Amino acid sequence: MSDRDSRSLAIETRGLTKIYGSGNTEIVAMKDASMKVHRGEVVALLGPSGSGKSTFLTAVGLINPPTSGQVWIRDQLVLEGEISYTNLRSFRRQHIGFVFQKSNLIPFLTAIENVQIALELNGATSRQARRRALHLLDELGVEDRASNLPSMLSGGQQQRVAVARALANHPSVILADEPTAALDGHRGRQVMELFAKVAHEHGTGVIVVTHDHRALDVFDTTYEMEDGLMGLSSSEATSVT
Ligand SMILES: Nc1ncnc2c1ncn2[C@@H]1O[C@H](COP(=O)(O)OP(=O)(O)OP(=O)(O)O)[C@@H](O)[C@H]1O
Repeated sequence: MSDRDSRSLAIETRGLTKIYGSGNTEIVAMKDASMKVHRGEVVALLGPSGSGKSTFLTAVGLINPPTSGQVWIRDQLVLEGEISYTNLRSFRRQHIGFVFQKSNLIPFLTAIENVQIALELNGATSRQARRRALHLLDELGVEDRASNLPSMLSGGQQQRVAVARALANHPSVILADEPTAALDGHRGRQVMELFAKVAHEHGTGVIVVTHDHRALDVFDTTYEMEDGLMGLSSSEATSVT
């Protein structure tokens, strides 16, 4: 058994298929997509526009259930087709952190308040939340921006706060959809490196959907989607065999 196999799984999908519409308008957006992400592993998901990446990410994120197939998070079967085995909303809040293309920070809350609110919604007292939020902002190198509104932060700083918010509740999984699309190459790379650091240090499984091929060396594993089909990227497949 390789090192990779012996680590416990953060996420596993088995045979995810998503069909939109029916009859003449039927679109098979994702077909039999299977992926394993171990704790501490950071995975890139590449693919051309319309290949099914968002469909996959929203299924794993328990936002848009698949038509068939299973989503496992930390050894727990959470979704099987449209059947859910848990309260998805609270499970999502506890186990999954999201980072989007734009940071989606709440514009009228400061950086620290944006992180705190995720903690308070999950039951932390305001004091506990403030302490953890400060710790995370410090870890992500934006502690000095804690009392700034998002509009006063650069794009890269906003994404750092968004990563802090995603990490707030110790999620098993972080899902990021084109998190560097609005950043230049250098800042984009820094954010990708941050995901790798976070995955390795927190034992979180991270999936990053990206079109950005410049920072692929940062990832442990790279998958590609095309026409709804997913597989290890050709260079990975070669190195595995
Ligand atoms: N709600 C929907 N209803 C019908 N078809 C949809 C819906 N959402 C996505 N699709 C179709 O499913 C396919 C996959 O779309 P998806 O958004 O998952 O691709 P993507 O790889 O994320 O694309 P992009 O990189 O442009 O975001 C596309 O053909 C798209 O038109």
